[in-house]
Amino acid sequence: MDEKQEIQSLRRELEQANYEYYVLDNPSMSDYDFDHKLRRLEELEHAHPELIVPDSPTQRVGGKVADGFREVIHRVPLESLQDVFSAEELKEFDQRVRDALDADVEYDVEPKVDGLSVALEYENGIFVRGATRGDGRIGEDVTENLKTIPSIPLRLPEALPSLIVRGEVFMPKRSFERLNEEQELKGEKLFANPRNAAAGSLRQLDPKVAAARRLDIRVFNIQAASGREFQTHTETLEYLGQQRFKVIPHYTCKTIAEAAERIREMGEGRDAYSFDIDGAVVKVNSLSERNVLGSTAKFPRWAAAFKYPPEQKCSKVMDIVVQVGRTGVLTPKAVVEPVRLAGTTVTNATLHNQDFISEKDIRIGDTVLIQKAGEIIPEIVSVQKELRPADSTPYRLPDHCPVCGAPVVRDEDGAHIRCTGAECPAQRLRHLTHFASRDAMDIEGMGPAVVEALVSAGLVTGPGDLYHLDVESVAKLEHMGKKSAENLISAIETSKGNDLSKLLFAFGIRQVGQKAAKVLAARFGSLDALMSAAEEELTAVPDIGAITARSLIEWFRSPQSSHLIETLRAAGVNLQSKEAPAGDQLVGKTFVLTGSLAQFTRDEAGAKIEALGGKVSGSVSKKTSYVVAGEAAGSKLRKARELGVPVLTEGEFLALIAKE
Ligand SMILES: NC(=O)c1ccc[n+]([C@@H]2O[C@H](COP(=O)([O-])OP(=O)(O)OC[C@H]3O[C@@H](n4cnc5c(N)ncnc54)[C@H](O)[C@@H]3O)[C@@H](O)[C@H]2O)c1
Ligand SMILES: [Zn+2]
Repeated sequence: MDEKQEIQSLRRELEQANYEYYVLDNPSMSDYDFDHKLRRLEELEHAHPELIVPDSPTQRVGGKVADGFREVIHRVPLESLQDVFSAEELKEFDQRVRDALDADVEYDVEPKVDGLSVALEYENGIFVRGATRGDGRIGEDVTENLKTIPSIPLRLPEALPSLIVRGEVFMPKRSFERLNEEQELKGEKLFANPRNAAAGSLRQLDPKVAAARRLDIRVFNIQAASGREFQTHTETLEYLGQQRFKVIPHYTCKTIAEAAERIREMGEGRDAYSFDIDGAVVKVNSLSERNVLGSTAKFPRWAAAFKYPPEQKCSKVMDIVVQVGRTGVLTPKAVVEPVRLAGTTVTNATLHNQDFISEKDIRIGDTVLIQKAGEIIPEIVSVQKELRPADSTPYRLPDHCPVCGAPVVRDEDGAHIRCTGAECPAQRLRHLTHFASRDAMDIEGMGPAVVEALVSAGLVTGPGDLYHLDVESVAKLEHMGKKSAENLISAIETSKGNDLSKLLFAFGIRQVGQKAAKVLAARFGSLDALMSAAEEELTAVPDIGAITARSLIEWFRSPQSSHLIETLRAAGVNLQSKEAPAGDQLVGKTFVLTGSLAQFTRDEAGAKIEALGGKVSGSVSKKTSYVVAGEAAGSKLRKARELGVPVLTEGEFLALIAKE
């Protein structure tokens, strides 16, 4: 990749990451990676200024105002911070500051709270407005949500005409863990980290939701104050404390070496804070010196954010457990000896899939290095092979589903391994929802919520049970009532009469979509005929290839499928096709057409053959069943004679297809 391409690819990646982070509050890239990629892009653009475009991710900070929020123009911009990633870069920052001021400098060091920045506006001591940072100039009005945060004072002891305070809203680690536990129980999406949970909560349109999320704040700056003068940053923080704000912990340091030491200590002690930190902020303490230093277009020259690398720790893999998700995918997880990592106790790490395990050769008993970056579940970075027990063996995912025992298959196009059980309890909800869906059995009123209610009430474990439901027990379900229960039961009853093609699609057999279900039902006429069809008979059907045929055969062979079919049969569900059963006398036969026919065009003749289950090929081989020779047949006829392939005249062909 040349540098121009690298620039483009970085821009694409960063744009996407920005969107996921700021708009969806659901990042897929770790902050550490993001910061490094952005830094790389800056360097490349610096080397090729002609390639800078106004919409490059380097040309902006922060997010957009989401729909549904009023915009707030910040009277004093909420600036970002320059990043430093090492002690070396920290010294360079100090050098730049001292060169510009031509003096020694006192610094203030604070933890960098990993939350989201807000501006709080007070008029005559009353909280009047609060806004998110947005892009630094324009933010979102989240006043009502901010009022639900108990640590934000609504009235200050001293009523200055105007005061704007900047702080970081966060979700305390404990609240975050509780929130995710609740989300999991409710079957809802987990938040990736406290920062995104806080952003998602503060940007709720309904303040009640925000209130339930137990957010907190630490303030770290006075943006503007009328009626008060301050000399140093430390003074402002002390003033804010007197005004009953929760103030960021802060330390004054006489030299950058002292600051570096503080930063190191802070990183090591990060567990003790109630909030996540992703770094430490170093700020010039004197406000007049800050004025001299000023700002670039994006950040102040008087401050820097030292970003800690993602925390890594060693632990031991005690076991590897396999969970089966709703879609039947087997996901392996390492159970590790508990370690404290980035503020939480880690007891397991994601292993993604077999490829990931094999590539890193992760085994039970291994000592592994674990890292927690942006994601909820920590990841194994590497294995310490020298500590591996002598008797360990490579780990392979089971070839049977740990929940239902059915064989597993690997997705054609990916690393996922999936359970094939037609009645697998892990996949119950999805199987039932699909079974009832419009293109399948078309049971009106049986959407995912109803399926879930039926299953959790223990009324249904699989499609067969649907046909034994009664109005009384269904009516007892939440949000149901007698009328809707009656409607549901009658819709289920009606579905018994569906054509075989709908049932076949409803089974959710891999590779068997709606179209394949239709042709199969029409061709074989009944489920029993289809079940006893051999592979060649299946592949002889137009549009059915070898993979589909094998998938069907395997599915029918499975005991869970037979059980499902028998329960449906016993319940009186129709297993026949209503399409006029097509003749099948040509199944497994291949035809080659040559010369011109009197009664049809070659395409018409071909359609006839396919309608009867035969196949048409363009060239003659030993496998050809018949060559149909019309007027002026040439080389194909000769070839047929050479190979001893039967040759039919048009009359003989007509007789063959007319046969019952
Ligand atoms: N993972 C992703 O996909 C993704 C995408 C976009 C952005 N991000 C992350 O979002 C962040 C966006 O960067 P940014 O421009 O907000 O800068 P930043 O987060 O690197 O630093 C500036 C912010 O630090 C905060 N802060 C916390 N404690 C502070 C303190 N004591 N003093 C001063 N400020 C303090 C302020 O809110 C300020 O806005 C980065 O950390 C980046 O990694 C991640
Ligand atoms: Zn299973």
